[in-house]
Amino acid sequence: MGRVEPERNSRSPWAALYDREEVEIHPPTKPPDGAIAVPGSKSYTNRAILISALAEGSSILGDILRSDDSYWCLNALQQLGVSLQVEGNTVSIEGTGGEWPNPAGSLYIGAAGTIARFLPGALAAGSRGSWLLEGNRRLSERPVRPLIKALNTMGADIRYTADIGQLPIRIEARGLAGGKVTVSGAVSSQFLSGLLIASPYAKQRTEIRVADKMVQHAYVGMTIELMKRYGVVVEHNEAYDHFIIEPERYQGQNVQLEADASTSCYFLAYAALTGGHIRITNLTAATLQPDFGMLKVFERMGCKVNSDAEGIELWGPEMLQGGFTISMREMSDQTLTLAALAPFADAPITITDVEHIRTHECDRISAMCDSLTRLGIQVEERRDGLTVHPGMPAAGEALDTYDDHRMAMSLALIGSRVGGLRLRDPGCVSKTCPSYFEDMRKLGLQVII
Ligand SMILES: O=C(O)C1=C[C@@H](OP(=O)(O)O)[C@@H](O)[C@H](O)C1
Ligand SMILES: C=C(OP(=O)(O)O)C(=O)O
Repeated sequence: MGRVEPERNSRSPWAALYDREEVEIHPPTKPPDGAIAVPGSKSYTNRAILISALAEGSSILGDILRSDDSYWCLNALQQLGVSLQVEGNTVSIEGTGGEWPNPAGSLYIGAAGTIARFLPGALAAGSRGSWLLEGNRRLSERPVRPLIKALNTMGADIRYTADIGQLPIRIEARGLAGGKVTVSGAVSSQFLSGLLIASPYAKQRTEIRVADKMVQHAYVGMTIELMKRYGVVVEHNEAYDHFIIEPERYQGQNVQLEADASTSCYFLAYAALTGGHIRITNLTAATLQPDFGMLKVFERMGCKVNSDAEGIELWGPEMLQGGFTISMREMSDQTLTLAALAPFADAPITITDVEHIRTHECDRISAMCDSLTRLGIQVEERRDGLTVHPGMPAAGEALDTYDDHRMAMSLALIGSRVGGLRLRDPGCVSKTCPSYFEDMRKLGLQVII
């Protein structure tokens, strides 16, 4: 893969390290033994913000994530005329009942896949308005076609203004009829979540079928759980491929959001790599977030994990265990974390079933294979995954982070074992965790910015 120039105008006022060219990382002087309260869940934050804006009545959301993705979500709603107030990590939102006060304009949503997939249906469901929805360069390459096709089948009027199947799109609000609709989930579960969030605002009952084998089912469970918190019940089968939603209105709520399980895993992985101990003080096994499943993978690699009523913690082993093949299809955001741990295991690790992550913030399979190869690690790249062989990475030239927060956060973990690891554009972590390098520094990782 060629070098990816960061698109810094998609960073928000909530971003950190905005114009820092590089970060240099060195291992901690002793194994970490610490605790951290991890920032809020991106997935719950953006779902809750949007559902609160659609709701009747007001909502207060506590412990939101303050990052680029949530900033662009709030900003888009403000452009739409939604009245909202942010104070620290709390946001108050006056619901619109589904009619957007500002009926025209351009909405810029940075690099946020969740907004690209959740907002079109919520806009199309209103009875008036015409908006252009635009994202950054990478978001404009990421797929939206199955979602737009399904929404147009439900009576929406959404058109591509540049390339077919991609942002930007023009949305003419004229209401959603409802009815029977089929959607693909093979490249993203977010298409289905976006349809589900909008469906209660259709004029008639909506019946959704998933046409193929969906990825990351748990995110759909999170969507349904949150819709229920706001008073809308989704009927569905156990396989999550058939859903019925009756016309209904969300009712404003006060919701305390969970910590981000995906972000938590980087801190746990840091303990796993260094033989240290890290406790996450604000996430428990009660979460529906799929990346909590990484705890089992850490255990399989020889870590000791404990989960109690308040938090989770991990103790790293003397030597990480490899020698297994694992499907990461249902928690694929953790593919990169596992790939960064893998060189330090005692035998190769093969990750399968994640072809869809080639359409995430970058082609993640190719980017990780390229980065590990540059560090002197033997890897085999396959269409749907990779194999990483044991080896000691050698820090050399600064590594690209591909304008991808998870590439940066995962590669940084390698610096907990390898002195002088340099990463370009550390600020890209701001998509979901602007405080990442500062948090890691507090836990003993030597970070030179
Ligand atoms: O619904 C969500 O909040 C998400 C769904 C997943 O995306 P895909 O289903 O597109 O892989 C996940 O990777 C992303 O970080 C968040
Ligand atoms: C795939 C991701 O994000 P998005 O919400 O943009 O799809 C991610 O955070 O790893």
